[in-house]
Amino acid sequence: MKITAIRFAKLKVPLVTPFKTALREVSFIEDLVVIIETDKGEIGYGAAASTPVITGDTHQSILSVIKQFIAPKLLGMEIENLNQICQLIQSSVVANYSAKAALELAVYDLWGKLYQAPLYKLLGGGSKTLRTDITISVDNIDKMLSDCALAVSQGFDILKVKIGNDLQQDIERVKAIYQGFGQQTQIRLDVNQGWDAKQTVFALQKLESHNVELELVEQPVKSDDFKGLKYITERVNTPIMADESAFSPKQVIQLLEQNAVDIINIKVMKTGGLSRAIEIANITAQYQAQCMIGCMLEGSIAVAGAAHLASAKAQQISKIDLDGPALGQYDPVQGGVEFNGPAITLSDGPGLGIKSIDTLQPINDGVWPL
Ligand SMILES: C[C@H](N)C(=O)N[C@@H](CCC(=O)O)C(=O)O
Ligand SMILES: [Mg+2]
Repeated sequence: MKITAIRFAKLKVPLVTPFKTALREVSFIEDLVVIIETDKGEIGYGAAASTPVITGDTHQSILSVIKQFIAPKLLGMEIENLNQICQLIQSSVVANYSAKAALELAVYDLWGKLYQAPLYKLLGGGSKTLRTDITISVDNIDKMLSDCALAVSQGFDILKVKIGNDLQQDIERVKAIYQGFGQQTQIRLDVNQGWDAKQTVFALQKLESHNVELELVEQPVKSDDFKGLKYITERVNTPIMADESAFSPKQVIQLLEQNAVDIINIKVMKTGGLSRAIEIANITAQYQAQCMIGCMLEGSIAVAGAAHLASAKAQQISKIDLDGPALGQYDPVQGGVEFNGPAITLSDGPGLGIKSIDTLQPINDGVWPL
């Protein structure tokens, strides 16, 4: 099965409630969809989110880097040579991880179609069902409490609470949420780089002294502040997780060698797709560190790839933050992974299992080669 062409489209889904973090605020999931065509008539789906404040990638940059640097190398490649294709994708240009992720996802989808097996089975097999947390956006306390109440009524039992835009208010937000929901749910915090190391130690010691028990705190400080992460990890009991600090296998090795964090958050938009996400999961196993599989604010095409990986690598990936599709008002993708509240159900269709996608908006001049 040979690659013959690549097409591009956009997919936009309104959110139930605006997604607000210390880094950005958005009201839609907007994905660039990559469709790889083959000589056997099979097509593979991949997608990338634009998260410029985290990855530096925009839809425009993803599109042009694929067309200019990566796609020319893929034409005519045999899908059965999966590792060689991933190596080509990774080496064709530095960084640009979201572009690489979208392409790798479509190639892995085709690999499953070639062998007529769902991806999680080809990756080693695992459970068809997973459970995700849900993100509570940073906002005033009343809004955050009502978002928590809605999430709990929908069956979510792990809340990923976004904070990081005001230290004192953040402490009050977490105390209020813990008081209201700490008995029924596990609470994880994501600061999205909003504090510095000393502020983090102050806030977490304060919360610990109020008996607030947190499952973990994600990326409290700037992404390049490995020393800050280590300073925090040495001083608090709450487990610390790297997100924006952990893109590459090398960074993960550095973080774990330095005992800078307890947990690694793997996301395909940071690793450049599944091949390096698998590498990172294997590295964390060597260090007996836990990992989470996460997502950007992205729809169910890309998150499907992460879900198949989470199933197959369940021994390493013990925490799941794959709530992107659940934050949208609807899922335009049929036949792939099903996202229903906290429940994620993998399909046994080949590859990612996607049958069709509604409301795809083709991009003008969005075919390569033209
Ligand atoms: C959506 C997911 N739960 C999440 O919070 N992901 C990111 C932020 C993604 C974005 O800004 O699109 C994270 O920081 O963990
Ligand atoms: Mg995060």
